Amino acid sequence: QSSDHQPPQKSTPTHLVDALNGVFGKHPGARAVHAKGIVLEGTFTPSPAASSISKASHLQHDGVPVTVRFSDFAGIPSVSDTDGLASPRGLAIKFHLPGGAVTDIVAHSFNGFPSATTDDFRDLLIALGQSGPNAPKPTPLDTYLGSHPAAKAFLTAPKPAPISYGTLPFYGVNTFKFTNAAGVVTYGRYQFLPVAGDHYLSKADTAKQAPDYLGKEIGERVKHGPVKFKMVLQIADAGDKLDDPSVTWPSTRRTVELGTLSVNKVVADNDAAQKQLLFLPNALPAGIEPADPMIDARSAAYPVSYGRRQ
Ligand code: HEM
Repeated sequence: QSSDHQPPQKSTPTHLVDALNGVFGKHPGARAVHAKGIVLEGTFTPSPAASSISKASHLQHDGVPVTVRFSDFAGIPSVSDTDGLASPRGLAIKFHLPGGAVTDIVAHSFNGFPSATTDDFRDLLIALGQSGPNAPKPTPLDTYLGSHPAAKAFLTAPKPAPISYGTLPFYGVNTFKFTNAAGVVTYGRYQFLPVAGDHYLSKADTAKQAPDYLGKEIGERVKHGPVKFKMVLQIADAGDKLDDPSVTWPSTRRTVELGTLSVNKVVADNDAAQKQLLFLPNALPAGIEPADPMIDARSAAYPVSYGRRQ
């Protein structure tokens, strides 16, 4: 594995949230991105192999309560689930640890990220915000994409609408460092693989769906039994860059199953739950640490958005 030193980050958490507002507009009470979502509850059960990866407490004991939020991508609370801006979808998980502590994972449904670094991501957001339908050609976005192939690949990749939030894989994208009780270190990226399999809608069937079909669908689905995901760790190979989420690791990398996430029930007062929830990618117990500086940068920006939506 390699972790070359990046230049110090220039963009502040406020810059980043302002840049997101520049793309999606300001919507009082809403998240700056992933504004539309639904909160559910469930449990996480670690696999026997999980303790060989990390000593983190939620990876040792059965029946960890979790709060989960599924979301559409855009920072637009009224976005239709059928709109292109609804992808990638989000999966945020809060594990409730013994003694009242929590740890979070914030993942999305694309195995990659448009930008190598936080500053690159802000540049992309600014270019997007300046490239509306009336912008002269070439737009700032055209120029940006010309020199950033990973961003172009991310924006142009097909992202079909899923049948369900429960038939879509999610990816943690940023790399974490895991340490087990014997001090053995593993670097890896999370994947959440739906036990029901990956299932998408055709374009024609997507167009027939109601704007809120995903929230209604998951509410119905959990009434018939838990919606399950295998939580898997994709392990870095020697030479894999740990601090560049724009580079997707090959699917041939070794994986270890860390456990099963079971989503059971929609939370009753969903608006209140969504407002109160703040997920932080660097809220971590002993045994897990960030291996990519974007993780701390994200965790500084999310509270700025949280503060603005209260
Ligand atoms: C520098 C890079 C990033 C920045 C600046 C950023 C910024 C933000 C902000 C400001 C929020 C709203 C937080 C709130 O109001 O609670 C948010 C939410 C979210 N972000 Fe990011 N993000 C970044 C990278 C990522 C990556 C790599 C992923 C996927 C792996 C991701 C997935 C999500 C999801 C799923 C949510 C919704 C969380 C929820 O349900 O509350 N973000 N992001």
